[in-house]
Amino acid sequence: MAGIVIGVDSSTQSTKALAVDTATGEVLGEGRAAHTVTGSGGARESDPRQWWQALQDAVAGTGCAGRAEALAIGGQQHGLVALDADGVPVHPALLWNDTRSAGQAAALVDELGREDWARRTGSVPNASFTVAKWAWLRDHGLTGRVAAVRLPHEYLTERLTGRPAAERSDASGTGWWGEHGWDRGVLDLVGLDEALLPPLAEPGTAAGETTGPFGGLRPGIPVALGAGDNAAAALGLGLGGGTGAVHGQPALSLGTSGTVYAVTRGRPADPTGTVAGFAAAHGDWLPLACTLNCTLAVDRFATLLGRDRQAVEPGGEAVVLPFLDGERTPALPHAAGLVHGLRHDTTPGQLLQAAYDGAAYALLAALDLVLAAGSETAGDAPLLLIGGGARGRAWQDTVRRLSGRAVQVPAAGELVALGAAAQAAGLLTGEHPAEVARRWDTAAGPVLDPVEKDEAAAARIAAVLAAGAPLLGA
Ligand SMILES: Nc1ncnc2c1ncn2[C@@H]1O[C@H](COP(=O)(O)OP(=O)(O)O)[C@@H](O)[C@H]1O
Ligand SMILES: O=C(CO)[C@@H](O)[C@H](O)COP(=O)(O)O
Repeated sequence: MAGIVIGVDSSTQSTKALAVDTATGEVLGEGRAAHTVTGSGGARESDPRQWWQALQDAVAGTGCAGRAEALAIGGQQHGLVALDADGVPVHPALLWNDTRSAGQAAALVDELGREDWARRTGSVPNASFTVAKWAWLRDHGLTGRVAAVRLPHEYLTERLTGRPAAERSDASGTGWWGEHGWDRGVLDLVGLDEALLPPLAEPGTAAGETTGPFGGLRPGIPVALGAGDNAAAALGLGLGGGTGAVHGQPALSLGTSGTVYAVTRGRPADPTGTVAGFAAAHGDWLPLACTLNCTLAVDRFATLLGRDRQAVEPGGEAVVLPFLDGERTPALPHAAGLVHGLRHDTTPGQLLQAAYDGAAYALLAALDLVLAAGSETAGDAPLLLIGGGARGRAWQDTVRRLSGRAVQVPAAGELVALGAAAQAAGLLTGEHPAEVARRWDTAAGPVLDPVEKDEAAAARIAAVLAAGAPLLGA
């Protein structure tokens, strides 16, 4: 079973590619290329052609492209790639954290009602969902020349294979996918012709084969369907079905977005909208809550305070709600950051700690809702901590203190790319990708013991959130 597969994470800030030994899971090479995100106020856009170049650069950077036998891509969710008849973007992609579509999301929720959205699509759409972004493009007269609508990883996979293909994990973040396929009622509601969407493919099948020597890949190697980045990370952690299946163990990802999720057999349908009812990539479900302000917001506070990001100090009563980009959880798309409770003796290190607390609080508050939505918990299994922020001691300590849970930090750094690699390997071996990741032991890493939960800090944040509602645009 020897051979090499490549897994790609095309995320908000960069593309990362790993070349992985199919038999052992050893990472043989790594490539990376940065993305540019433009926009101020609520706007967040990227040119999809830049992702395509970054994909080729990152794949070439692994040093193993010519020996790869299969490849798959995990991509940032929700983004709207609108292409003309020649496959050229008619507009930069509207990203998951672009909040200009908040008004369209609210109008769509009013039209069908929260219960109906949750029942049909598993989720109540917010500004992140593709359906709200399409409505925003429509309302701004920008849909006229659109001949194809793609999600970020669909766009990239299609450029590799020349064939359009959609899959359930990322489709479930559009707002126009239901358990049994595209929801024609929702498509009619927003005036989107189903012919503009790629056909849905069955999990475990190939999207196609490479049609050129992209980034040094051999033409003709199979390309797996790919997945939304959170679903890919779940595969990369070995969460989900197959032999030795793992269901209900929570994971928390600290990156541009903060996410908390579990793979469950129960289909989530939360009418409050806090938990998105995503599909996992190969069957199962992925109840998930997501924040817009995570590592970038905390890093911004560190910069404002002139401190290293790890230079936190305990104590004090300051509360920071770091909603620099507006916020999705809680649903405050028009909010700005809020600092409360400053005293003469508040130190910069305490203020920085308060920013970490404010960013982690909403995710941890949503954790129980996530598990309840999927009707599954894996006993007292540790909380898996991943994403760039998981490398930071201050993040690890904050999550332990505000959750009161044991936390496991996988030694493997790039779980999305590893999950994509496991999917590519599964295409070759016939295994479930989560089973491949378990065989590779990708989640292995130190388990940090639980510490007493800091109920006082959580109560302070909850009180400021409630009292600050008018300032936060609630
Ligand atoms: N040691 C660290 N401590 C805290 N944050 C870190 C550390 N290393 C990286 N990061 C943060 O991780 C983020 C990138 O995480 P990543 O999961 O790669 O993001 P994304 O996939 O959303 O592009 C950066 O915003 C950076 O601030
Ligand atoms: O919107 C969501 C999930 O619903 C985000 O998690 C995006 O998928 C972006 O991911 P990163 O770039 O932060 O990894």
